[in-house]
Amino acid sequence: MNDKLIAKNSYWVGYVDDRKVPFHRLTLEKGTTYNSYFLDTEKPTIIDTVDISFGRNFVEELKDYIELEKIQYIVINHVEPDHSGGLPALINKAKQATIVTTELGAEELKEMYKLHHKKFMIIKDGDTLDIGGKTLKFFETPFLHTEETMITYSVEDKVLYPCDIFSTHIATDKLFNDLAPEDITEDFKVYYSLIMHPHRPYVQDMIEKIRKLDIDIIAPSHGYVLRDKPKKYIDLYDEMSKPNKDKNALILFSTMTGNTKRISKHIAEELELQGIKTEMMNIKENVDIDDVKEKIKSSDAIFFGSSTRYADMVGGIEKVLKILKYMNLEEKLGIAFGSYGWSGEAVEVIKDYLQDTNIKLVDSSYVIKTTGMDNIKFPIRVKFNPDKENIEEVKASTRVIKDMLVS
Ligand SMILES: Cc1cc2nc3c(=O)[nH]c(=O)nc-3n(C[C@H](O)[C@H](O)[C@H](O)COP(=O)(O)O)c2cc1C
Repeated sequence: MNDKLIAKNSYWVGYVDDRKVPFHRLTLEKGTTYNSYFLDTEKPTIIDTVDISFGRNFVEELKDYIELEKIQYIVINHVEPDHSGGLPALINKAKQATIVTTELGAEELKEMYKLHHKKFMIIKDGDTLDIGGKTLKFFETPFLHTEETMITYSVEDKVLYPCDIFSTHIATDKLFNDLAPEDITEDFKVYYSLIMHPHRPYVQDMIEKIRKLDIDIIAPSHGYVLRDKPKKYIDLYDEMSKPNKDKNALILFSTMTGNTKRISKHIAEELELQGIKTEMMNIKENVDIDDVKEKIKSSDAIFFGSSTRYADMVGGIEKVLKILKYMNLEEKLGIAFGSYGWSGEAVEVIKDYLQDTNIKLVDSSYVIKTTGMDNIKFPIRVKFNPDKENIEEVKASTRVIKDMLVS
């Protein structure tokens, strides 16, 4: 038991998975661990659990540490089943326990494991919980790496339990980073790029919150507990998630009555607000193609907009779209948008043109695959003149582009 002690009365009670683990369209060649922690205080508390496949095993092993009925709190920092998967088996035995999580976390757990009748404590950013001998402080860390996520800080021990954040995928029973047989920095960085980097603006928000804490140990949910130089790992996240400035956007649009121009203005405003230099061009029939070509070459994100007129595009935008497949647009983002009345074919045709080039076409599928967000709409389609709600949606979509640009 003592070799699992990570701080006073705080034990690692996780599971070492030394298979080649399938995970997020990858195979984790070095396996992984699912780190759960038991805080043996007056109100015994579990922080996160293990993968759903090992839930029963987890509960059995936990009996060596505590009579399960005595557990008072189960903190779920992150709902994904590789961390919350032991919850159904655990809560079945720990009958009086309260599940401590964010509002969205509670909603998702109830649905996922049919826990509607269980006790929940909803956490807001900065809330604390006295577990009798230790104080836990919670911070919401949305999108690290899914929307409901939070992290837990044990105040007296100076231990941060950040779940997926600061993890590494390595199966190890050595527990601490200073006992690792080789330097883990590369594995740590690979994990960051795969799981956290798509959400880097949120990484910066998280760092701002934890910089104020005095942290001796970082106890994440995969891989080693970082007791040797924890600050080094925070600095690495900081460095890797810093915005890359000096990006340009170009908005090319064709319009009949100005509605698509209005959408363009909202996109431009939002991009400028986020520090991205943006140019708007109304593409008429007599467009100077060479001029547009040069502008495309020097832009990092290009928005192509048109309203729909008799199921087709308007103005000169098609002339621009036709030259794209002869250009190298490999590192650029392409976004289709436009106003329409009832069917909006123009936006779809723009999308078809972009698909025929090597530009990174930002559609809903691309956004889900790169960020995990399923509530952001691409292409940007607005019925007639954009109203307040449309403007908000346009701005939310634009912010996603900004996040992609500042990588
Ligand atoms: C002559 C004409 C034809 C139109 N045809 C279509 C159409 O086929 N499908 C559609 O969704 N909207 C159609 N619309 C609606 C426009 O796309 C809509 O009014 C849009 O807001 C115009 O945007 P704009 O001001 O940027 O041109 C048509 C409008 C006009 C005036």
